[in-house]
Amino acid sequence: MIPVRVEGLLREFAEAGVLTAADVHVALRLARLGGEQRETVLLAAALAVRGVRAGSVCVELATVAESVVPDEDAPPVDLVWPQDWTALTDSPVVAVGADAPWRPLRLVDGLLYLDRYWQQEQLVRRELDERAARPAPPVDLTALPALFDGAAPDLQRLATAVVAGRWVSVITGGPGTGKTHTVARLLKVLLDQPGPRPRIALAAPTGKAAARLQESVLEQAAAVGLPLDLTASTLHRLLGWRPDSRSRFRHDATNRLPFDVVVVDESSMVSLTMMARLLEALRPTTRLVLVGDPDQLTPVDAGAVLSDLVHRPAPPDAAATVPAEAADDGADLDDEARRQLRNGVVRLRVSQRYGPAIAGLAEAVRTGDADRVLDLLDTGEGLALDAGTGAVEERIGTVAGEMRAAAERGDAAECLALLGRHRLLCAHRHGPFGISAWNDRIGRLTGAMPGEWAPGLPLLVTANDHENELWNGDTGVVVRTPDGVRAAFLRGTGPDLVPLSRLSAVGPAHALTVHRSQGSQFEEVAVLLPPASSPLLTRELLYTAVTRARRRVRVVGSAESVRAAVGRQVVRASGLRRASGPDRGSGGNT
Ligand SMILES: Nc1ncnc2c1ncn2[C@@H]1O[C@H](COP(=O)(O)OP(=O)(O)OP(=O)(O)O)[C@@H](O)[C@H]1O
Repeated sequence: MIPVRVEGLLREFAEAGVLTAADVHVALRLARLGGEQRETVLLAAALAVRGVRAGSVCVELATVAESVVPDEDAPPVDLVWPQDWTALTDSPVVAVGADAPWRPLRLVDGLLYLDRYWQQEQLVRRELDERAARPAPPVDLTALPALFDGAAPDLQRLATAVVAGRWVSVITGGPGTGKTHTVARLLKVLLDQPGPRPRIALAAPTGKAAARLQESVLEQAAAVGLPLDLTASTLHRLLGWRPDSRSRFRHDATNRLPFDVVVVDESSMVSLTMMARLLEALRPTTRLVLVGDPDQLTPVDAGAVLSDLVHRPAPPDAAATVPAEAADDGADLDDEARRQLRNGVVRLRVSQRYGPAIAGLAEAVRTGDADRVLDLLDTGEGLALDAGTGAVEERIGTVAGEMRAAAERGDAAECLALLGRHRLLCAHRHGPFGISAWNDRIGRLTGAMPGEWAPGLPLLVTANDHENELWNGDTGVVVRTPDGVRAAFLRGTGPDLVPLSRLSAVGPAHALTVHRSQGSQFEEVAVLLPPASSPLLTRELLYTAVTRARRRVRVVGSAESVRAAVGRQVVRASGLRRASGPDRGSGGNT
């Protein structure tokens, strides 16, 4: 509820669905404490709060009017945005420039921050720039030919050589491009250097991603000759939970992590706050390797650090050298890839997990080529664009029928295999295009009673469950067994059966949100697009959705929705993408 006494710009922007009552409350509190009453400043403060809620670290005042997408449900109104924000420069609640003493808001280079996020961004920038400027000690790379044989240019070999020679680096690429394959070989190179064995930590933002990372590294261990005691944990666990705080950890600048190498997988999901906590807890001589796909959906919390790192200009003093052992591997790189290399970023390109049609579709989405996307959906092998839901319902019905039959037979292994066969992905949770409605609808298609946990029902774990060793995002299937109905989950190589009564946080998984599907792949994926006006329809959403498929992608929606998705990139305001310069490090203009 917007307080009754709120008037003027704040009320107008709240009624238009741009601001929530919480944004307004925080802005009013800030203003009261600082003795500020001018409504342009109050509006800017509320927009800064809103920015963080929407995932941005700050608000870019010059472009905020274009970048704000009002709530879907709000009545359409023509908002008149302030053209002049100069009131901010002499406000008692705004620190102006990088060096000004603390105030709750900070304005630097036209970006307005809640000061907490400015401090975190500065920490991340400082730590990364310092690491980028210092070359790591020379590494003996004579093992490279044995780890990556072949005469053709090999980006994995290049990545290994570049990352081995830096304190901080990024390995990016879509699903199945060999990021973990490369990390395993990098670890081998580092482990085989003379001297004491380096202490290695493997981590990921979620329990599920950490479990996957550990599994993939161990799969490679025998082939590469890695020790079998490498374990992966969540970033929270690596940094050490503290019962008294959600955002502070046992390891910090005063109690650093005892590792020589830290590898973070799925780092596109790491927020600015988490990255700041990690960087301050690392010793200056810890190699940090960030692994992930910056084109996927960004974290729920503010900041998209991986994407910022990939897109930021290289610092002027960045170590730019590619070791001689991999000099030929970069021969085919274009200018953009070479700029990224100077930032310690290597993008792997060839996926081993999907064929050329899906690879082409993913690339067309990634590069924003809507005509090509529509052409490929029309003509590409295994690709389709359907205006109606008939074909997808038929396909879902067939797979659900096979699942139900296998579940009634008690064939848990077959059920788990079928779980990877086909999945419906939605942008929304609620409404006609959301997973709730579609889970009900598919349940009815399969003949299940509403709310019934019938054999064949796919399940989604919705919170970490340490007792059953299940992670938020894990999926399983209800199966009939001689002991009664059980939930089957994949554990190691075989199914594990858990009584339904022991599960606390699970729901149906016929349909998943695209957000939820990150980190998983399916043989076939159907992507249900909402109307073009939905603010959730973005390039990152469509890219994430289509790259979940190995063999077939069916997009359900209009060509207009496809164009809207490809054309709309998630805009997350952040100063990290800008060059480090004197005006960001010391003093600043507005
Ligand atoms: N150069 C290579 N030679 C042979 N097999 C490879 C090579 N690179 C990757 N692979 C294989 O391709 C598959 C995908 O590789 P990997 O798991 O490393 O990809 P990824 O980028 O980490 O994928 P994801 O992000 O989906 O986890 C694995 O089975 C891996 O062994």
